[in-house]
Order: sequence, then structure tokens, then C-alpha cells
Amino acid sequence: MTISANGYFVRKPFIAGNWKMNMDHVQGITLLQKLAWTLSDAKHDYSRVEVAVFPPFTDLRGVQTLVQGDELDVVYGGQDLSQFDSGAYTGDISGQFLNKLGCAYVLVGHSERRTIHHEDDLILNAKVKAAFRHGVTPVLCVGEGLEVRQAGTHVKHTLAQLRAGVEGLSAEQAGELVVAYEPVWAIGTGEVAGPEDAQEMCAAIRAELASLFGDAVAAKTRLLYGGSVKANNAAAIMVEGDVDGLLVGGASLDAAEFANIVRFESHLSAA
Ligand SMILES: O=C(CO)COP(=O)(O)O
Repeated sequence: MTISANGYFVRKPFIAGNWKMNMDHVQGITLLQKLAWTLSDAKHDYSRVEVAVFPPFTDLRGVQTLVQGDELDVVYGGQDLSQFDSGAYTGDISGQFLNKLGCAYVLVGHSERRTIHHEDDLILNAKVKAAFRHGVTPVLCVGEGLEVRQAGTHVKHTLAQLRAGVEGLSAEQAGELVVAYEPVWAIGTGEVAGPEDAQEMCAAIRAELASLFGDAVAAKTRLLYGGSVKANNAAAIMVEGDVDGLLVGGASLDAAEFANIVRFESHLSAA
């Protein structure tokens, strides 16, 4: 997170909650309502820090209705999309449907999609392109597993995932894209990559984007860190220069805790 001379962030911080396969559509509405109330009580300035939630598909219509009805500033997205536009793909969800439901974003290549569903780099690149085709901004997730980290090849591994994911994008698309660095060993384990690990990888990702698309584009792309983020470690990670936001799993299921993460600026002095 880099702050400009006028006190604003160079890139707008982005705090996102990935609910994963938690919260049915009734629970999801309650959680989002609580989050919106908590942030409204705290006078959260959404123009300063963007807040997004990624609920399960079955919650999205309810979320859309709540956001529109209560004129909430929270944005939302899908956790995955099909690389195809429509047709005989049982169980898949088109980016077109996400767009129609008002989704601003969609996660692509979360490590749980890569490992459990064996989504490879080719499929994920097609999904990134499908998202852009349908006017939904992809949040491309990259990151290494424990063995790669222990072997010390995490930068090489993660940049290879990045290059594959952004293959064929225009410079404009690359600037709009959001990239989330999520080391698999830090997801849901309570093991957090240190702020300096998050910075190391986000700086490497930005440098790679600069070599592919130019400095001006790389200066726009927002880079997130994800993996066991909580209210008590969010600020320390956010102060790193190349980290522009957080992708939060478990802690996003608790409205008060997630609101505290969103309000990381109020903890900055403690960081
Ligand atoms: O996978 C994650 C977010 O996408 C991180 O999950 P946790 O915050 O539960 O570790």
C-alpha cells in the first residue's frame, strides 16, 4: 500500500471476503447486513477502501437484491466461472450470468480450484478471458504449496502461474486485473506469510507485469495477499508497498472481524 502526497492510496485498497462453501442464502444475507451495519456505524469510507464479498453462487441473487434495495456500497462477485459462454456444461456458471447478477468481480484459479478440481493454467487463462468478455473483473489467484516454498522456488513457481494466467491479455485488461497471492501453506492453517513474504511476492508479481505490459500498466494492477488474514495482522501486511489489498477466507465469515480488517487503517499505528 503506497500513500500519495495527498494522503490517498496510489491504488485503491481492496478488502475481499471469500466465503468459500459457507453461508446458505439466508445466512449470507444476515452476514452481509451485519457487515454493512458495522461498517456504517464505523462511518467506513468506501471511496477510500473498496469492500467486496464472494458468496456461493446460490447466494448471489439475494446479495444483489440486498445491495440494490439498501443501496449498499459493498461490491460482490462469484467464486468461479466457466471458460465457456453457454451450452452443454452441466453445473457450470457463465460469466454472462454473473454480469447479469451485478457481479463486479470473479475469483479465478483459487488454490482450491487448482488442487481439488485440477484446473490447469490453460483453463484458468481461458477463464480470465471469459471474465473480461462478460465485463466481470477477474481476481487471478496464484501461489505456491509448502513443498515449493521449502525448496525455495516459490517466486519462479508463482510467476509461471501468473504468466500463464495473463497470456494474451491486452495492456488495458492487465491494468484492470486483480492478482491475489495466496501461498497454499498459509490458507486456513493459521500460518501467515510474514508481511515481508507478502511484499516479496507482490513486488515480484508487479515486476513481472511490468516486463510483460510496461511500467504504467503494472503501476495500476492491484495485488492482494491472502492466507490466514485476521484483524490483528491485516494492518502490518497492508503497509507493505506492493500489497494493495487482502483476500480473506475464514475471518470474513464473522462480520465484526471482517469489518475490523476493512478498517485496517485504524490499526495502522499498532502495526
Ligand atoms: O483462501 C483464502 C481466501 O481466498 C484464505 O483463507 P483463510 O483466510 O481462511 O486462510
